[in-house]
Amino acid sequence: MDTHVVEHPLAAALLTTMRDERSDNATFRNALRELTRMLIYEAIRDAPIEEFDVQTPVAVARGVRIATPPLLVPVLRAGLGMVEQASALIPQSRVGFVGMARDEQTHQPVPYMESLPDDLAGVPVYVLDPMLATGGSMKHTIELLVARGATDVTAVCVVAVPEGIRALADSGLPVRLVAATVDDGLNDDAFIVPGLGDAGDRQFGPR
Ligand SMILES: O=P(O)(O)OC[C@H]1O[C@H](OP(=O)(O)OP(=O)(O)O)[C@H](O)[C@@H]1O
Ligand SMILES: O=c1cc[nH]c(=O)[nH]1
Ligand SMILES: [Mg+2]
Repeated sequence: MDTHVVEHPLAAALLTTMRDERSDNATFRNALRELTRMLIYEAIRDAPIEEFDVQTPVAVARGVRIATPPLLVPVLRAGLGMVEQASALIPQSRVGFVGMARDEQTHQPVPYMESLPDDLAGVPVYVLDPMLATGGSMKHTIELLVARGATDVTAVCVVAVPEGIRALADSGLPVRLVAATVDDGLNDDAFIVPGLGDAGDRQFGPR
């Protein structure tokens, strides 16, 4: 699977703020918003563009736009903190929603919400979720997208681990990954080490 880790000192500094247990909910959300801009910059770097003429106050210039704006899919709750900045950067993008929460014992995703366009043939999709742990939540989300015809999915995450990357690669699903870091691995509770804790709780408080 194509995996791109964003190497940039500003991204690393924002990630540090998110990792720091002293960062309160608002500080964590702000850092996630800013870091999302950098992840999206990288995710869309090689997207096909189309050119068109634009009239400046002086002359005609060649302009560009993204040929096929992606569908953005935040995975609730934690992915909600990424969607505002992603859609600000790509204003033509549409937004779909998937909600799921891991079962604390089994670590399996339990879906509770789904609001997606019926037909995703030819539409690039960016799934927004800060955490790729076991990969179960991301796999379930991508399966929903593929069932609607998606063939070009980008997982946009802050923290990934080798276990989750392997799960996505082994799934054979049409996905690439853009992340800010690949951490060491999972602990016995399937939390990422060193990670940043529960990305939903750290934005919005405990469920
Ligand atoms: O790779 P996995 O092992 O599936 O874990 C990752 C999932 O866990 C977190 O969500 P959580 O279930 O905590 O829900 P929340 O966003 O509501 O807190 C995170 O935002 C991912 O969706
Ligand atoms: O470390 C983890 C693992 C899954 N979900 C989180 O929010 N954090
Ligand atoms: Mg959570």
